[in-house]
Amino acid sequence: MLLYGASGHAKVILSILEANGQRVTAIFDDDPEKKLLERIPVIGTYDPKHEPTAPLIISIGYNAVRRQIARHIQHVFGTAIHPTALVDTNVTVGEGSVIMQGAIVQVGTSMGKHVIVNTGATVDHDCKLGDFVHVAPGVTLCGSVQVGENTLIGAGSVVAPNLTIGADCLIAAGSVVTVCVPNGATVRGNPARIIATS
Ligand SMILES: CC(=O)SCCNC(=O)CCNC(=O)[C@H](O)C(C)(C)COP(=O)(O)OP(=O)(O)OC[C@H]1O[C@@H](n2cnc3c(N)ncnc32)[C@H](O)[C@@H]1OP(=O)(O)O
Repeated sequence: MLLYGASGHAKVILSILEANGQRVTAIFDDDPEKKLLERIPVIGTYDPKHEPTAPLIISIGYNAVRRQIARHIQHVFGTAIHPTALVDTNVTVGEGSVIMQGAIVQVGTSMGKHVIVNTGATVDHDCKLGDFVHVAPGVTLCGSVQVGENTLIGAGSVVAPNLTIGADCLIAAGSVVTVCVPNGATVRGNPARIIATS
């Protein structure tokens, strides 16, 4: 397995892969100063010829950057699911996606590509997470919530059942979302209110 991005997020993904007995042989990173992460060599900018058949995960938490990098990757994408995560057998997990320690993903949920379900987050039944969504640590998505591409659901937020959160949204940490959120909105508070739109 290869990673792209020698970040704190990468350290968590390394820990997941290690728990699953999978070996990471190298990490790409555009910062030439980075040489080593957790004893794994950091080998510079992306090279499609480096171990071309190895699967790769983009280990960058920031959705827009993950999306931009994904466009020019030629390796196949892997996934990483920690053994302490409870993922129902009737869940689809798109390529490049990761599910961290202690997360719960319930029956009928579909996760797009390069999605992050972070530490201890709960994604309940029949949710739909678009590509490049990040569900941050400790979030609760109730049943049948839809989340559009690139959206960050900030740490500890709660989203009530059957709501649609648009694409490119930022749900501030600790928000309680009780109504649908349009594309590009930043919301915060309890109940969450729109404070900006893009
Ligand atoms: C493993 C990991 O770490 S995964 C990381 C996941 N990341 C997250 O969950 C972070 C989500 N980000 C946030 O919640 C941020 O606070 C943001 C993006 C909403 C705001 O960030 P900034 O734009 O830098 O806002 P800033 O810190 O300058 O605060 C501006 C105002 O908003 C308030 N504010 C900031 N965040 C929040 C919040 N989550 N809820 C309510 N109010 C907030 C501040 O108190 C401040 O209020 P004031 O103007 O009355 O003093």
